[in-house]
Amino acid sequence: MPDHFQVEHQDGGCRARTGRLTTPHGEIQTPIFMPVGTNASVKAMRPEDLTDAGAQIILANTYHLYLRPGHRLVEELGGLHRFMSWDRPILTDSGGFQVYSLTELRKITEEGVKFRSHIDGSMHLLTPELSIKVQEALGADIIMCFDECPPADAGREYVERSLAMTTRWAQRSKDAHTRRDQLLFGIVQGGRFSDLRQRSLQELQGIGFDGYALGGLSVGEEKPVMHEVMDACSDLLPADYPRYIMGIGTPEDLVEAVWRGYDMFDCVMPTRNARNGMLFTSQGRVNIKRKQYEQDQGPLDPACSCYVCRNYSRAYLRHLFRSGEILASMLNTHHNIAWYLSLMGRIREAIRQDQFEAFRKEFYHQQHTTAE
Ligand SMILES: Cc1cccc2c(=O)nc(N)[nH]c12
Repeated sequence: MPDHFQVEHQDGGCRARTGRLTTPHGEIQTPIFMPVGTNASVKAMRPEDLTDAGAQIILANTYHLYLRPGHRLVEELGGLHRFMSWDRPILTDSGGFQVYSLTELRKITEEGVKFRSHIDGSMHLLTPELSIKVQEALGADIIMCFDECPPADAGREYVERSLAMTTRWAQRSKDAHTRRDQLLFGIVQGGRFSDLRQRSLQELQGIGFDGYALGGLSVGEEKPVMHEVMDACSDLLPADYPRYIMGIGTPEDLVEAVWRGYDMFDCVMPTRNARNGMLFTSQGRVNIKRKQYEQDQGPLDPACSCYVCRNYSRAYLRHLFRSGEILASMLNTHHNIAWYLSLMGRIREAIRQDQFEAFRKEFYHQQHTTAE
């Protein structure tokens, strides 16, 4: 059992479990959702709003902070926690995925990924060594290996070659990792091919990491494919280490992944949907701009105890959104993040009561009984 992670309770009826993950900036109760703060900011939320909403850890991105303001500047100013006045844990992604998803001009070589900055067009080479150096300079509590995320429709031959390079990059990431107080997680690739996923995981375990993440999901694959990969890897991932699925997901995805024994998640969905007026509630999704809410005096979600649901009506939230007020993004984001984090709290409690199986059935029913 690693000393930074303990499984606290295994649900008696399924693979769901609660755990405690210890990092330099504090302990995290899992299963956990991590709000995405790409540019050292969870968009439209202040740190105190995040802690008020129950956030234990947030995610930031190497790619963005390396390009702007630069990791050396953040380091000189005391590191990312001080820079953004966030004193709880931070996880940084390693940058390869963002290069792939954000830049037009990029070239993958054994050395690393050459790309043109989406900000000013300058050319850069991001390597495993540089990615780790940036994450160490930022001072994140959990850092990620530099990996390649193959396109969802990539053929077996491409995925096999890509996976072999991701393993070589994982070794180079670990060799470059000097700040041993930071936890370094490996990223399992292999696309939709279960045998390649198994090979990736075996190779990563041979190198040895503080946690294991599933990459290459939520990149456009069909839901059944995502669930197949989750199932195949669930029994392979070492049970006494943290299991993180990157980029997941909808509330239903989170429940399905916890049911399969996963512990950590991140996704832009709650923050991005909030800015588009798509809000999560205990009765399913609410599209706040719809006319039906014009005179609705009630709270966004009667079952939610967040600041927004305690102080504002749906009519007001609709008005703000339609008027393009900045406060719309702030209040919608606060609620969506608070709702996601409250869902994770209810999930942890259901597991502790050995009731997660029942929770999963009831959750699906609730989310799909009310017309939007
Ligand atoms: C953030 C994210 C989402 C989805 C997939 C991935 C991935 O495969 N690799 C990395 N490093 N990050 C990912």
